[in-house]
Amino acid sequence: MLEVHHVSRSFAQRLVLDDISFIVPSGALTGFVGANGAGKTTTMRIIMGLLNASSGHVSLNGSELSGDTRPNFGYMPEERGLYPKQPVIDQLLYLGQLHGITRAESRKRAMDLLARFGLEDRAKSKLESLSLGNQQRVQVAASLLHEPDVLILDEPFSGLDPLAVDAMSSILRDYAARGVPVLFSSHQLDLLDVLVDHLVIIQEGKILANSSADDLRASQASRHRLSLGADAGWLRDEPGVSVIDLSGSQALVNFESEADSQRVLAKALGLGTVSEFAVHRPSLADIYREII
Ligand SMILES: Nc1ncnc2c1ncn2[C@@H]1O[C@H](COP(=O)(O)OP(=O)(O)OP(=O)(O)O)[C@@H](O)[C@H]1O
Repeated sequence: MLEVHHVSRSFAQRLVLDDISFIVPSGALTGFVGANGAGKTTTMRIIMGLLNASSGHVSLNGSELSGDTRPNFGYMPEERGLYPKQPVIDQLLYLGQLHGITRAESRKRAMDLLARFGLEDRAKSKLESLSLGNQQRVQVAASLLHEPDVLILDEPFSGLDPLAVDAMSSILRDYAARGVPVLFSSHQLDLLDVLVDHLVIIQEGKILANSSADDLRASQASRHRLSLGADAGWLRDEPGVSVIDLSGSQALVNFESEADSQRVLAKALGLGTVSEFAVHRPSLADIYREII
């Protein structure tokens, strides 16, 4: 497990990370979400040792990481780092060499990764001749070439078409299934529900959530959606009910207890038609919006 402990960081007196702590569990996909400028990239750079924390530290499996050495981490930075004018395969072979992998093994791994992204026929193309989404796939392949034990990806899904999103999702899931802690940032909230096991939410340099996806969903389980035959405004005056959203005959509410939900259902039936009365499980995107 990767752990961020009480990390703070300022730039020119401005505090951009304020005593943040969270975990990236092994064997789980962890989504890292927050608005532009919330502090995601700064946090990832500190995890990678590319930037020093003003205070706090990062540990892996209980051992504090020090300086800028990281044992077999894979990182895809926000500013993509490959050379536009060089052929894709040459860059991957070069990276393999930097990681001490033999040329033959690097070629095998590179071609396997390119095949998974549907790019095996572009191996000899210059990077700049690929579409932006395909360049992105090559960047991810580059971060995976040395089969890292920890994976940190800054916006790996940005600019990808739906098929590439699926390919990327399946690769990240494979890594998590091997027991690797995987942290990725994303602004694509629709991906959270299908992908993440653990969610970290950051806002203005503070952590607002650091929970398993299941716990976050369970914390919202008492919510119900009601669709009545007439105006649902009376729900606002009911004890034991808090209205989250109400529009005409439709309402989204929280009941304090099961007894409250049954009493309100009986009252609604007494008043007229009830076409829907169902437990509503909010998506992680809904939960994110509410927390933010
Ligand atoms: N080198 C730097 N010098 C000064 N300020 C910086 C530096 N790097 C980041 N910041 C500031 O720190 C804050 C957090 O930036 P960061 O890039 O970590 O946010 P982010 O959550 O990754 O945003 P985005 O989603 O837009 O990529 C921002 O206000 C940014 O301007």
